[in-house]
Amino acid sequence: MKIGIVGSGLVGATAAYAMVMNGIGRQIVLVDLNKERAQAEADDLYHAVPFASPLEITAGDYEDLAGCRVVIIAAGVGQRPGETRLQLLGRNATVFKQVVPAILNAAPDAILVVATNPVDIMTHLTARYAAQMGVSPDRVLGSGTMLDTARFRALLARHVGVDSRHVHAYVIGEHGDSEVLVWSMVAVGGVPLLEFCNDRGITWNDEIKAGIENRVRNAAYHIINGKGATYYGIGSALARVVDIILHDQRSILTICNPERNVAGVEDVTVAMPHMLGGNGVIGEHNPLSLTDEERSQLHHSASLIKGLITDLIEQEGA
Ligand SMILES: NC(=O)C1=CN([C@@H]2O[C@H](COP(=O)(O)OP(=O)(O)OC[C@H]3O[C@@H](n4cnc5c(N)ncnc54)[C@H](O)[C@@H]3O)[C@@H](O)[C@H]2O)C=CC1
Ligand SMILES: CC(=O)C(=O)O
Repeated sequence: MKIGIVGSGLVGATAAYAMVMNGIGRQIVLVDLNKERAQAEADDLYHAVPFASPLEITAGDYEDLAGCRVVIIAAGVGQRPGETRLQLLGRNATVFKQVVPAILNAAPDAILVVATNPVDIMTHLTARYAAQMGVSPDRVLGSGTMLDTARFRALLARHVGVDSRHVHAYVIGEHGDSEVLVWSMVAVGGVPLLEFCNDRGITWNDEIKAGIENRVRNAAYHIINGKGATYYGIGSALARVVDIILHDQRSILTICNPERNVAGVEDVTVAMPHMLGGNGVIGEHNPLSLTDEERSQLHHSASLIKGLITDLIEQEGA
């Protein structure tokens, strides 16, 4: 199977690396405005192949995306230290106006997976441009809060001393400052978090909870301050999304996709738990039994994103 990656900077190249190391796909094509960078990344990645799985990796142009089953979009700018994801909107929206039609002209049957920030709004825009070319919204998704959900599960897992694959927890809403950690649904091996901690004599209190929440919500700021960018977590998440699509795995992930209604906000794109399979997003998001407070936080998050989407569409005059 052929996979395209448009924007082969840190995120795009790391997603490719995760695919190489996990043997996902058969052919990867890297496209970037900076052709020299794309070629260098393709060459460097290809030298990892003998240590991993047989895969072809090349740099190319949009026409080389023909036949791709999935195209990841990680083109555009990232945050500088102190910047929020939402501050990237204007710059990255301009990039997407050109990139999305170019991808779909070359690969009209591809599923598009957006990583560029602010990812909820970039996914909404992608779905909008794709719809203008006759592509169903099911075939457009963003990484949403997959990374935040992974951060949440990893930190909870460390605290309770359990494999993170057996800690179930969701972060929903904006992939950004207003995201919602769904504490009421956290479970370890099917047992509610508090019950699990009580049974095992694990300390749990408001201070620990606040510490985990802070480290999830502000992870990107800390990492960007320390090393300029985040890419291992998101690269792994993107490779996982591609694997799910290639193998029609029907996995449930906190991805973002255009929604009819999220906590009373209509026609918006924010992350919710969705089933993902070989043809893209399957049906509507899973209904969650949120507390009143969580629902109100989700309403706030979705309203914020909806407001920015509305402004952007008005500016475009579309
Ligand atoms: N969704 C998530 O959870 C995460 C999203 N990101 C986002 O991913 C995006 C990429 O981040 P990095 O890879 O660190 O940035 P980067 O600067 O390393 O790479 C971006 C690449 O996009 C290319 N590019 C720019 N305009 C283009 C165009 N018109 N056509 C094709 N390529 C173009 C650049 O040449 C560059 O190689 C950023 O918006 C960042 O905020 C980063 C981490 C997590
Ligand atoms: C940069 C970003 O969006 C993140 O690491 O969460």
